[in-house]
Amino acid sequence: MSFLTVEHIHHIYFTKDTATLALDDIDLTIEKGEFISFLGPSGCGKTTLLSIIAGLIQPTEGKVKLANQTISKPNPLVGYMLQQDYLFPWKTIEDNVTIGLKIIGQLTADKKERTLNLLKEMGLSSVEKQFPHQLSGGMRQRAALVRTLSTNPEMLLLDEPFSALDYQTKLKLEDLVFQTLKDYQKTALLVTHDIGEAIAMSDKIFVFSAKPGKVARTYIVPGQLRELTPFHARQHPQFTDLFQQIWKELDQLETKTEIN
Ligand SMILES: Nc1ncnc2c1ncn2[C@@H]1O[C@H](COP(=O)(O)OP(=O)(O)OP(=O)(O)O)[C@@H](O)[C@H]1O
Repeated sequence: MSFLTVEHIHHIYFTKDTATLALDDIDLTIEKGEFISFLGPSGCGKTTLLSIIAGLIQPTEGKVKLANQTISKPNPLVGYMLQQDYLFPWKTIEDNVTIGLKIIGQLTADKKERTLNLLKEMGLSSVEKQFPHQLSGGMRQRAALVRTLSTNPEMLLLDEPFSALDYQTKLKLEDLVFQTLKDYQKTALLVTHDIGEAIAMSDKIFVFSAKPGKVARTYIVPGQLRELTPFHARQHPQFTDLFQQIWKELDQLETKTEIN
């Protein structure tokens, strides 16, 4: 039995005059501990699918099962980290990272200590009493990751969490997030436009095509790359081979979408 199963998902957005088929018959499975990426052009439905998996929106058709339970609302087993950090500007970093625990009534001394330790592991112990505007973008994203991990979800949904960062910070954060999620044996699902990021971080990549959003192809990342940190995976010859294959696939998909 897979950890996460997405079964026959169709999703249509209705407005007064239009109906947009955002997802067309998506079927996929994710195993516990896997790092998965959804890769594809803008508008292919990646965020819609992530929101369905998070239980934030109900699909028009189909179902998502997590640990064999159908998801119909946000589930504590799932944590969500977004492109923007959404830290509360009027709260200190310490209060920001513990707010999830507070909201669910689990801000015990133990859990608070665990969260503050995580902050330390992320190199943020000296900024506990500071406010988000006093931190760099990379530091804020690290704090957002601690907040997401504070409630100890089994699975993390990462919606372009590195896309607003400069290149060097992004590479460093990719390594940190990758290592932290491996150490804590979390299952992760990353949405990205960046082919290199998907290859460097994932075990498996689902490439989406647009109009309507579909899984066009699934790539298993070679074992040699998966043993390396994202930074080192980027230097490996197999990285370049896979990058070129996926680049060609996306190029063909784009041409097909333009013709349609
Ligand atoms: N709330 C909404 N109402 C109507 N249409 C929507 C809504 N949200 C998304 N769509 C449409 O659904 C399709 C999929 O959008 P979605 O945001 O899931 O794609 P995406 O792959 O995540 O794009 P991006 O990479 O740009 O974030 C697009 O055609 C989009 O215009």
